[in-house]
Amino acid sequence: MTAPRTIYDKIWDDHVVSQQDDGTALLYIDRHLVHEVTSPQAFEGLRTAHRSVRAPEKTLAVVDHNVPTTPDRHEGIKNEESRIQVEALATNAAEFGVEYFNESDKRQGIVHIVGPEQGFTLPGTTIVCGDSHTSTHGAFGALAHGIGTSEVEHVLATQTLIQKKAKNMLVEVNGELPEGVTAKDIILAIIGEIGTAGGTGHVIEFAGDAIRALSMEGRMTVCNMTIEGGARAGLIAPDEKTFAYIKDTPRAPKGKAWDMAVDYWKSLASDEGAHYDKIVRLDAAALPPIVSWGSSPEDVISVNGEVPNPDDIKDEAKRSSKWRALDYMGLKPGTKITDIAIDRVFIGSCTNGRIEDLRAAAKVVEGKTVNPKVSAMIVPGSGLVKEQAEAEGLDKIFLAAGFEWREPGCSMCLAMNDDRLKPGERCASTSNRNFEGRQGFKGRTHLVSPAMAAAAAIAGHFVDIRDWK
Ligand SMILES: CC(C)[C@H](C(=O)O)[C@@H](O)C(=O)O
Ligand code: SF4
Repeated sequence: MTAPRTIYDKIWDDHVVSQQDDGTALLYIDRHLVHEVTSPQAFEGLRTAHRSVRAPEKTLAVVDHNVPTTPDRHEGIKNEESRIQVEALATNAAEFGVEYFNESDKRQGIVHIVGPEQGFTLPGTTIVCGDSHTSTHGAFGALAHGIGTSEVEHVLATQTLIQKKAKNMLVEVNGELPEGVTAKDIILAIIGEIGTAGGTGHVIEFAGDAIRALSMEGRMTVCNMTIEGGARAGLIAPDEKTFAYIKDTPRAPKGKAWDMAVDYWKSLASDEGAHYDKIVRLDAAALPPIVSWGSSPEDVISVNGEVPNPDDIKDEAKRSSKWRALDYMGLKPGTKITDIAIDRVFIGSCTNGRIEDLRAAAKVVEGKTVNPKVSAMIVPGSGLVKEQAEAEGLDKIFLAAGFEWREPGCSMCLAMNDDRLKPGERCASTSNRNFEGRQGFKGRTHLVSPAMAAAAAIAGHFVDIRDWK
């Protein structure tokens, strides 16, 4: 009998093309997502070497980071740098025969939202993209991780990737999430617990009944931020929810192929007794809504907590870095989180830009008005999310409350397009990174769930969503 294996072991074993004695392996790649930021040099490399894309049908390109999100973008992109990058992807996709969703295509959106919507993301596959949040796709039980531009070129040319196997880590979350506490709070709490280096060298499998209870979209939120915990990828074993989500998506297997695929997908769950190098457990029932206070995703605290005092940290380097974070954030130890006033609200990104996120936000703001001191925007993660939201009338709710309703893209998740914070502005954001300058030079980011961001927009400061009426 073979030794019990984790889902990571199984997907790995099924994709090794060849293996060296030092553990270096050549891995077959089933799916390659491409966006405009990390692909130009890769295509250029192919062109110079007179190589073609080996498997165009396993490659999908979409623009997301640079595209403006204002309605006038269909008249052309004004920012020259953005326009050049977007045009380069269009040209490269056409020249190399890769399917491409441009900014006027309703299937366009953030690459990690588009993959699952199209059924491009499937359980048991290896998925790469020149983007760190490729970990999102692990929610489907796919081995999905970000790669660098030279690797993008390698995958385009050969459909393989050189990798060394990571260790197995298990994060088990049990218990029932309290009302108002979400997948976003689970992953922020995990990163708070393990730190941004806690997953280094590992692939994290998320398990436990709290993970099972999450929708596919919630699972994507959790896997999305695995990378902020330092892990190479996040994985969740596929189940009936996974199959139901994928079924009938444009690229999902059909007919007999579907039945065969489901049989295989069911075999992927980790075996009883499989070995994990590291195990972390978390009680979902004890989780509050969480707010980040610093400049790292590990700087998190309960919404009814206070800004911590770095002097309580023993390690000197850490202490001074947390003081620096507070200085950057313009915060003082002991300040109640609910006393922190905000200037901007951003609801969107590949972490929380899906339909359920928008529904959660709409439920909070319905019939209310955005605080006059706050400027708030909703950026659907894809054209299909936008279309669905409009069919449900969510856009009307947001517009009536005073939110801006934008076109899909990465938007203010990172300051690569026109959506950005001004120096000193403080933002409640549903995105995944709060590094210095992430949302704009000297901008201050607080990471929260969509409902928490929506409530902050109305109140003008953070509020405990559990008390919201
Ligand atoms: C621009 C891109 C390479 C980057 C990433 O790798 O994640 C971006 O998506 C981000 O979220 O910081
Ligand atoms: S939405 Fe943000 S995190 Fe996601 S791919 Fe775009 S920039 Fe990266």
